[in-house]
Amino acid sequence: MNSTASVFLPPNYFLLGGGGCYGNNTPPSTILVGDSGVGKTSLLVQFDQGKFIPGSFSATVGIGFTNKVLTVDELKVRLQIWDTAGQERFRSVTHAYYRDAWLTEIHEYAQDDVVIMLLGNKSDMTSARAIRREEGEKLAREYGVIFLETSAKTGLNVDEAFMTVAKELVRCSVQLPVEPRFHLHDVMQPENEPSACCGFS
Ligand SMILES: Nc1nc2c(ncn2[C@@H]2O[C@H](COP(=O)(O)OP(=O)(O)OP(=O)(O)O)[C@@H](O)[C@H]2O)c(=O)[nH]1
Repeated sequence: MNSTASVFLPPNYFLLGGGGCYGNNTPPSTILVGDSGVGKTSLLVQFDQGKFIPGSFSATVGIGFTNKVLTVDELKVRLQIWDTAGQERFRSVTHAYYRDAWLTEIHEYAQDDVVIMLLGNKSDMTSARAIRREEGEKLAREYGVIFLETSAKTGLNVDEAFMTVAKELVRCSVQLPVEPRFHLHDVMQPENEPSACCGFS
């Protein structure tokens, strides 16, 4: 597999990754990574606020985050969700957080407490569909990740995507040995985290 930044993803596909089990010192984090305009912010807004503002494309500047409390198996768990800018000009900022070979390295070093999903967004745009669901599923199998088609517009599978991540992180907190090997959170907070870094579209 190539390094992530240049991993080929079909139009409107992006990655939702979560890492760090509950119960450890560092709270779990989730991150949205993908090209500009694929709908990362819209998906997060739909999940967080239950709304979609049609045609409002305001590119994310750098990186921002949202906290969301979810109920998983009657447990209330907090998910910190990072939304990264897809535009090339912000690459240096976003890569400082999740690093270049993200997908590859996560698989290599952090299989146990990381969950990665491939999301095929804008599934409501049926007439402009660029890739069949079966092809998306095949791609996800090749990468060894979970696949869902989503729509930030209709809300299709939006809750399911984040719930899947949260459930996996709750599950791994039960299964993992005391010392996990890796936290996404660790690579997403540089030493001198600038408070003004975090734009949000
Ligand atoms: N029809 C449809 N349009 C969508 C969907 N998700 C996002 N859009 C539209 O796609 C455009 C880009 O969405 P954004 O959420 O801003 O994209 P982004 O991936 O966050 O872009 P960057 O911030 O530049 O990385 C906007 O005009 C959205 O309204 C969807 O599921 N269906």
